[in-house]
Amino acid sequence: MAVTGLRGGRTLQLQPFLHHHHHHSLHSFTKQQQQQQLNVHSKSKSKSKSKGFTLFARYAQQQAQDLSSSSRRRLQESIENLPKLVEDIVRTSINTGPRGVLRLAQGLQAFIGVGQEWLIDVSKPSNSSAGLPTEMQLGLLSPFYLRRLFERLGATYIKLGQFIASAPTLFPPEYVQEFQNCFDRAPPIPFEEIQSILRKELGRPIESVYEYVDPKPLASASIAQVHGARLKGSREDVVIKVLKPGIEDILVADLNFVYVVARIFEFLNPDISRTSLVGIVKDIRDSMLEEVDFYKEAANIEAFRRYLEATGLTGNATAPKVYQYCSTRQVLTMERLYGVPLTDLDSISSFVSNPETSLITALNVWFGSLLACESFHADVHAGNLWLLRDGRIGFLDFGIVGRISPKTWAAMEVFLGSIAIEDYDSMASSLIQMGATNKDVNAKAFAMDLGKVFSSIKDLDTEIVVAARSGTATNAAAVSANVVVDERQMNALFLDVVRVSESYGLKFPREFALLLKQLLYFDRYTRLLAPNLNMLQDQRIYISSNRRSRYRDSF
Ligand SMILES: Nc1ncnc2c1ncn2[C@@H]1O[C@H](COP(=O)(O)OP(=O)(O)OP(=O)(O)O)[C@@H](O)[C@H]1O
Repeated sequence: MAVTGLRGGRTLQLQPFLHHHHHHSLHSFTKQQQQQQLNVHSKSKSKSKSKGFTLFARYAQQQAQDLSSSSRRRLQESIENLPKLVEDIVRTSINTGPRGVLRLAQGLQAFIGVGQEWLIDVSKPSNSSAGLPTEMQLGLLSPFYLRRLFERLGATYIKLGQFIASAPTLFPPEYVQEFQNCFDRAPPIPFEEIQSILRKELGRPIESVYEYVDPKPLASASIAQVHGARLKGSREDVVIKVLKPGIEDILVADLNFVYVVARIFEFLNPDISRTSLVGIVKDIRDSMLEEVDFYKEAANIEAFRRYLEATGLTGNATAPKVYQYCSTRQVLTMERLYGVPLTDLDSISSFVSNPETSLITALNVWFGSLLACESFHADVHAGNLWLLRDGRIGFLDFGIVGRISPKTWAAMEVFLGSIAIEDYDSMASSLIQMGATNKDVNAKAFAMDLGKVFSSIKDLDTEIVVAARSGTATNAAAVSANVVVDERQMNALFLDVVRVSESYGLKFPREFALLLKQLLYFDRYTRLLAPNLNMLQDQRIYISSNRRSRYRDSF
């Protein structure tokens, strides 16, 4: 997406794309950007070869050689910041404690494992004659092996991998591409271990609570494992989500490690601090630590259920009922829902006659929750948004939620409305309202730059439409392929909007990013289920606050 003249040399803060799960979009680059990224990449590679204090010494030396006053000032700043950095690192290490050592051992194990994979691949006969293919020359740092390593290292690194996949402006394209495949699948914990966790957490025999627990897990991700079960007494079908043992220790150790690396990196590259790498790491840390407390998840689910009840929407949508008496911080027992992801076109058409109606329901329920519910579901990827057998929409997995202030939402509405009618002045003013800044923003120039972003996207749009027409986009697979392309566009569009905004000194609240991310998911569902629907303009979709204020009155 060649949007030229708008880059302003700033990199953006990418919270919009932090919380990725399975579906990621790609963003294409200008040649210049790619080159920049490759440069950054090779620079950091050469740095990583030096070790420990030589690194600092070399840095200082380099700085001293360069006599320009700005770099002298920078060096001065770095030296002043050094005690703070050391203090921070020491404090973080103490906080990590022995789990750091254990984790280091596990890390080495993962490293050796992937190293062996690499060795086996390298010694394949096909590689011996013509030398190593370029993608293998980097060894374990090449995209493929690095992804494998991240997958072995587990939760934290999988999230980081998914972050890389969604941050094309910060990482080289080969990595962004490869990390699209960074899946959150983990080998299941043996059932005996699950049983002993259940016994310990519930404080009584498993048989006294459940009539039956399926030993074969429904799902096993890096943080939790889900088993189907049936309650004793009421005989209701439930699922039990069990937090994997030791996961909190691993997260704390890993995130502290990543934090220290980010701090050092930022210290060595003061320019990087503007992208607030440390801020990003802190954000990942906070959201991940929230995800390992099922009391929080249960509270989020219940808030959502209260919202549905208060607004009379229980016939249209639901979230699994939580069984408090058999739920703890590490175990969540909830009603079992039966349905299919909103992207499963074939099954959806067998459940309902008009998928469009289901989509409109999902949109209205979600938009409605933005203000009328204490929190909104901030991870509506297809695995978490189902069409249930009874025709209702099921919302699953409330591990990540966001909260939005009425003021931010009011500005957001104006922003969304302005996209629909291509009104760049009101787009600029709504963004200025949302973004915190102490500078005076030139709204006219800002609006013009936004206009440029959108017109370059529109050019591309026509190309794609033409390409799609020439093909036979009739079956589900072809439709999905087109959706992926469209999705990349949307992602690119939002990235560009954020980038342009940041070049005017605007900083957005985390909610803004979370919201945009969800809109991208909904955009995907719209393209699949109701290609002719305009999500932001359709009369049947209530984005505007009128209706929601009515909801609120009923509380
Ligand atoms: N209430 C439920 N009814 C039926 N299936 C469920 C329910 N809750 C979870 N599952 C199944 O377990 C899977 C994982 O659950 P959940 O999304 O809550 O866990 P997670 O570890 O946060 O996964 P992810 O990161 O993929 O979203 C779901 O995709 C779904 O298949």
